[in-house]
Amino acid sequence: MNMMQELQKESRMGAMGSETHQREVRVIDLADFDARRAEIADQLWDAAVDVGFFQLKNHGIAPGVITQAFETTQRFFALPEAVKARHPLKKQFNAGWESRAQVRPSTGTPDQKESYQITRPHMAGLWPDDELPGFQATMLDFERQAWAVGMRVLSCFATKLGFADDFFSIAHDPSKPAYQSTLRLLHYFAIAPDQRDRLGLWRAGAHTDFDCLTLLFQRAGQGGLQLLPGKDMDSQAWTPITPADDLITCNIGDMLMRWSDDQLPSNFHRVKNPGPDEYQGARYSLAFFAQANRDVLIESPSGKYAPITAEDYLQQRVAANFAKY
Ligand SMILES: O=C(O)CCC(=O)C(=O)O
Ligand SMILES: [Fe+2]
Repeated sequence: MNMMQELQKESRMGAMGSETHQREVRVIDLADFDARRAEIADQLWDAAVDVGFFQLKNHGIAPGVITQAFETTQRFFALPEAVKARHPLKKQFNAGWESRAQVRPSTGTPDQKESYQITRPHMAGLWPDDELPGFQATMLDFERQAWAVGMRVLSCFATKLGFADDFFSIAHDPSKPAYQSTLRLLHYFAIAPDQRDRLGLWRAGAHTDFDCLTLLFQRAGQGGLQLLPGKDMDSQAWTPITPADDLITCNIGDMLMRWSDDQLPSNFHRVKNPGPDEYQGARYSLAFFAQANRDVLIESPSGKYAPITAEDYLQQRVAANFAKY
């Protein structure tokens, strides 16, 4: 399968479909990680292979740190448009702010959201230091903590795949200029009363993630995320995820799917607009995307996929989503 087939797959996923509660999104307990590593690795692997989405509890990031990251995110998005526009998305680096600019190949309509991407080596000129002192330090600390949790999970997958335990932390080494993992702050707009029945718009259209692993932080009461495992894509039956403050929702991305010869499947997911009886307010989320460093070659062990650098892989996927920037 080549790149275009991944995009073609995505372009077929724009329909509303139906809802099912039949799939189990497992919660994996990371408490006492070092002592329980083998058991945790088995649980992560089973959850990833079955449904491809799972949630983490006792992941080690303090609740206060997560709350502060969300509050800081909300303060950023509350800045005037003109201020945020001084820090525009640099598409080639996946860094900076965009609004209503991401058009998913699945829907062809812009996601009803704004987002701000933090990709460590490429933030010159993109920090709102004058407007929000402390923003940079708070978000970089959060990014580092999310990275650490992500690397723990990936180290378990490395073991199961027969790679060295530190294979993925070397591939995602944050001290290298080629680092391209991204922390994404997301704000889905509150729905204005006259927009309530507007069909055909999505907060985030159906997609798979481009990365190895995504760590998604959500807030209780701000639902809308739905998932559909790739193997069930023809069913068009989506499973809602109930957000909780203390859980990190994880999904496998396309890079890891290639690296595992499809053993670890990436999954479709999307964020639907609230229905008429649901909470119509704004929704905030934080997503950490573990994306292998630019110079790392993604090789599928059996040769099923042609080798490609993580830089080329990401660029092709980003380009298919952002025409405007
Ligand atoms: O905000 C969410 O819940 C999901 C975001 C997402 O899937 C993405 O940005 O890739
Ligand atoms: Fe996603």
